[in-house]
Amino acid sequence: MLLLISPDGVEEALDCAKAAEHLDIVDVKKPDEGSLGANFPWVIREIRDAVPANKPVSATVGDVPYKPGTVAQAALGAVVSGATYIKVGLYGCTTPDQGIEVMRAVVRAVKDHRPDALVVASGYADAHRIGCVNPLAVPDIAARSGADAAMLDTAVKDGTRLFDHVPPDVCAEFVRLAHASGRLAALAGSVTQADLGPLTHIGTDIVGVRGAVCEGGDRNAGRIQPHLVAAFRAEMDRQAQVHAAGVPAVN
Ligand SMILES: O=C[C@H](O)COP(=O)(O)O
Repeated sequence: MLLLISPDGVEEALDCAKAAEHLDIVDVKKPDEGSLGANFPWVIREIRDAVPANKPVSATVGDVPYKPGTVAQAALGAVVSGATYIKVGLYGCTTPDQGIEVMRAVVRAVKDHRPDALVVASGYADAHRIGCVNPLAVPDIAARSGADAAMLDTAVKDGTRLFDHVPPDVCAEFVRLAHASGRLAALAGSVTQADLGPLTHIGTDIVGVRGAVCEGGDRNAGRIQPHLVAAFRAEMDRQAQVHAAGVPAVN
């Protein structure tokens, strides 16, 4: 399982760089613009320059509306700025067909510029609170649009977690559906170390984290702490060993 960490700007990205050996992907977002809020192109560029070259930079394109043209241009901006994982939050898409239309436009815009960039279609575990597409529709949206990964995050950061909205057995189905069409499965949403057992057990490819590696577990007031990134990774490694040894997951 890969560890994706989301700093909110250049300063925190430098803290991520100090913990670079413990993480796999640095994810640029602007949390004050939403769960998958998009940051500025120059911030993506600065963060790309600040983190080691062997660590991919991801960028969120936003909690996007159902506007394929607008979103495709934003996605191109992210990849031109140096991101090689392009994450799109399908906030304004109320049907799978709308999600597919948006993601097809994004895939074309991104891959025309950089064929090796990975496109991530993200839904929301708490979709019922915002009226967007059902979480279990996202793997099919990713598959039918040619995106590389299906993801879930939470839209409302109020302390509720991924598993509060989509329990582990449903997340397992999400992962199974993504894998069935050859996509990666990424899961996030106030994930804590306690969630790593089930996430490992169900075969999650990427876990996305912010709050759990911030001071005091506070994704807004706290700052990312390199020692918390190291501790999170240590627990991931421990769970990977437990899983490899065939011990059932305990939540
Ligand atoms: O993509 C990952 C998100 O930034 C997760 O943030 P969070 O762990 O604070 O919910």
